[in-house]
Amino acid sequence: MRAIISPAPLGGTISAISSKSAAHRLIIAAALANGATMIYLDTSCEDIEATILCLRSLGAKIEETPQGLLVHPIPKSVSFGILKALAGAELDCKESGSTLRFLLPVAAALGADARMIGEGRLPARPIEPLASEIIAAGCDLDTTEGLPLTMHGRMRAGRFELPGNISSQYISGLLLALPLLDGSSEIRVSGTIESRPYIDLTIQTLETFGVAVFEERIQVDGEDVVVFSSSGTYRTPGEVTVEGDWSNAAFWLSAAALGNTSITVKDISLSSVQGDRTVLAALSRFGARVIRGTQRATVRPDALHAFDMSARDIPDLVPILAAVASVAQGTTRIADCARLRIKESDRLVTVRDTLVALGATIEIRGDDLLITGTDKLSGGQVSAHGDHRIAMMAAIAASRSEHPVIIEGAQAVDKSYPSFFEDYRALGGHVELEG
Ligand SMILES: O=C(O)C1=C[C@@H](OP(=O)(O)O)[C@@H](O)[C@H](O)C1
Ligand SMILES: C=C(OP(=O)(O)O)C(=O)O
Repeated sequence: MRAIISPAPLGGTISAISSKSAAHRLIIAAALANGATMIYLDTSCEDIEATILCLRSLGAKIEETPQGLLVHPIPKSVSFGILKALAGAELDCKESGSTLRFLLPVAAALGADARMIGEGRLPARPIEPLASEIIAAGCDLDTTEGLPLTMHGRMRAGRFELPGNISSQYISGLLLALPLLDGSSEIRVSGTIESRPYIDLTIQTLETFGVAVFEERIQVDGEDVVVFSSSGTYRTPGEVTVEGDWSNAAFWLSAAALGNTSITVKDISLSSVQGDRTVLAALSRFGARVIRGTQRATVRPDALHAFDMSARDIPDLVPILAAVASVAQGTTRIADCARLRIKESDRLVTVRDTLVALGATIEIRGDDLLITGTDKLSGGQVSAHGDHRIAMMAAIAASRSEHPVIIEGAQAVDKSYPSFFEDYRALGGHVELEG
């Protein structure tokens, strides 16, 4: 699909869609609980659908209702491989890194006899050393081809060791698996933990389902190591609501900073543990005016100026903050972007190439992006590179461009935000979709 977006300011009020990150975790926890859970969910997307389909393959019954999802857990008799019901289960993770990295350890802890597949860039995204840790714990994983991978046998409890700087999804996945194991386990994480707020979101989900998580700092060979452990098994809270998504709300809030009209995102928690809530602090540092309300945030445009930031805990904000930086006076440095290379595209390169094609000045230096602001972007034709956040970034950049922005492969938005272009129009944007 091609999106042709004519320059027009965006303004008004929009509801946040349901958080993709929160939804993955809550649906998985519900599928592992001791009874049914009603999950109130306003919106879905391809990634959430992938998690739902995989859990159904593992034996969960997930009913879609007008209010969300009624999740009946994976039957216990099935879940520990006592029945052969899981033999040959196929888990199609589509393009969702979260689905793969969360369900790999969960399925291994269930003793599923399964095959995991994926598409797009997912097969090229890393699963090591998570996979090796699962193999060392007794599960027979064949990862010779990356994806598809096959698994047999059940993972044992014990000590798992992971680095903190490849993907927090490894740690989240193991944390989700721990309550399923017989005996006590710990996860030792060495080095700097990146994307830490996503681990906190996992811990919050576990606590909602009755699992307590403990964290301790120890020294091993003179190095700091964080040790996570947990106690308790999944118990349904009965019902739970998926909160609003800050990663996607960030596109609208940033559009206000880029434009000349204010935008309010409502139905969003200002006290969420989602790290991407710091988009408000970042926009404020750029010079935009930020008004925090109850379950809503408003951004008003003002003169924008550069500042330096780290992407360590907010990788998904980088594309849209780079777009804001491209019209902020001075040079903005976004540091610690290494992990952006292993997302749906090499986002360090695709952020640069896409914004440069639209008239921005950007350079990659090591793992940092250096962006020198200009008053207005030119517009132009770009590819989404199969990456939803690149497509949305380019669409928002159109609101500060002289000429239209044409996005090839604009259907990439379906990965996290299928109604993105509808919402774009609702805020006054001019979008034509072709093909
Ligand atoms: O746990 C999660 O929900 C996510 C963690 C982050 O990945 P990394 O931990 O690999 O940076 C983030 O980029 C991704 O979109 C969602
Ligand atoms: C990287 C993302 O998701 P995932 O890792 O789950 O594919 C994302 O949503 O930007």
